[in-house]
Amino acid sequence: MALDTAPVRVGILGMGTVGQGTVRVLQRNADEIRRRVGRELRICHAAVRKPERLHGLELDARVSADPWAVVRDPDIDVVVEVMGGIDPARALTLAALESGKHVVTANKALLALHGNEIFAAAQARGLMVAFEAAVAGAIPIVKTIREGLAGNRIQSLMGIINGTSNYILTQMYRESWDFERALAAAQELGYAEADPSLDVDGGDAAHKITLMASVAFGIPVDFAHCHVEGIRHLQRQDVAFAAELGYRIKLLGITRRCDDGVELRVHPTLIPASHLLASVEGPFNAILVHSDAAGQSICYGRGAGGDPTASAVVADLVDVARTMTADPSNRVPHLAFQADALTALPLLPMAAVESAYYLRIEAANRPGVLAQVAAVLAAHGVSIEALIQRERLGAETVPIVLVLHRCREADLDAALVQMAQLPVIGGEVLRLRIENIDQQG
Ligand SMILES: NC(=O)c1ccc[n+]([C@@H]2O[C@H](COP(=O)([O-])OP(=O)(O)OC[C@H]3O[C@@H](n4cnc5c(N)ncnc54)[C@H](O)[C@@H]3O)[C@@H](O)[C@H]2O)c1
Ligand SMILES: N[C@@H](CCO)C(=O)O
Ligand code: NA
Repeated sequence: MALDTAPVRVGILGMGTVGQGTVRVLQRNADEIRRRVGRELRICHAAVRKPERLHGLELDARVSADPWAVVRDPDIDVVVEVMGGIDPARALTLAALESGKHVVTANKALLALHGNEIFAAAQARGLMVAFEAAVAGAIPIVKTIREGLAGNRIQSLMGIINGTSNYILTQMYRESWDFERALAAAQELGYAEADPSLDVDGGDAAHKITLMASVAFGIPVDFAHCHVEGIRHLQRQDVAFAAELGYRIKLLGITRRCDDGVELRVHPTLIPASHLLASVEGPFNAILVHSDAAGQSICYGRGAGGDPTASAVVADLVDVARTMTADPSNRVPHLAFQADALTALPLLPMAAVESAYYLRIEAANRPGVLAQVAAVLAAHGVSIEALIQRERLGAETVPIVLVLHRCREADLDAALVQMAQLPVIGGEVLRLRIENIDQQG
């Protein structure tokens, strides 16, 4: 059978950080890509809202201000959606599929919220929705889980999957920057979402771990049951206390298969300073996968930025180009498992999670406080492993930092409610979870 050598006609929606990166990578590596695919990947039509922001990018394509013009263009084979947001991205994606076009997307928010609908629409028409760029930027983690580890029963995934938060935590630790300064720099560097609260409040990492859980365990996409906490409430003193105790604080996405369901959660987490994940800094991402046959694997790389994300967009375009003529039932399934073989395992509430904990308690600066705190914890079966209590002469309150042994979150919740009623507790009690990674699957 003669191979199709006609160019693959690409339409692109959005020409911001990732869109421009995609154009640059396709242009720079055109020869290399053609040698790999056997045909050219040609951007034929682009939706560009603000052409004045293209910074000299040469775009040899039809340009429309309206993204619908691209989606409705009959001479387009694949639509790349890199404009972000839910509306109109959802309608545009569904319309592209409706008109027989494959879709490559970097939009994790869209897939985490509407993935079931979008994958079903693609499946019904024998089309592909490729989303490597949506999860951990350049790192080929979707491909790794879906294909490279396809022989395994995956037990857990744990990852630093938001470049912006990791950059902020790194700058707080290394340079003693405050939160606002580090966030402004992350935005300037093109790491942050258009709405950076998605980064710092954990939503973006939650979108990504939700998608990874589906690909790892063959479960429908269920963002609504993901527990989400961000890094906004962390202070430089927490980063310093954690370091003193032998830990680093990272915003982790965690999903784990348990006897009675699946844990799915995002929160700032103390991890041992000696673990490989602790040395993942700046905008870099890393995902630790525990699986039965391969054991532990770590994927590491750039999780954000124009060219790194474009690397994944273009790899997906290559995949689509290679398999667009293949029988759809023989392609790699969107969520790694056959669509009719997904299992809706229960997603567990946080109260059922077991963890070790870091507590920072602002308490009255007077004798006997620690004994009262310890008594409340003991009454709920929670025991203390380590503590730091600093003298602050003349201060009304002092921070008490405790490291707690593993316990059920429900027990700690109950202890914290009782602790808040102690007159000696002056303000917030910060609770962070600790993962002693090497001991767990
Ligand atoms: N920046 C990153 O590092 C990164 C990494 C992975 C995934 N993503 C995802 O990629 C997508 C794009 O992110 P980005 O950083 O390039 O954002 P961006 O804000 O830099 O670019 C988005 C572009 O889309 C354009 N746009 C938005 N709505 C439009 C419309 N209705 N019509 C025409 N153009 C429109 C905007 O004008 C802008 O130029 C998002 O879904 C984001 O979550 C970004
Ligand atoms: N805002 C995201 C972009 C990559 O998905 C991050 O900081 O990781
Ligand atoms: Na990726």
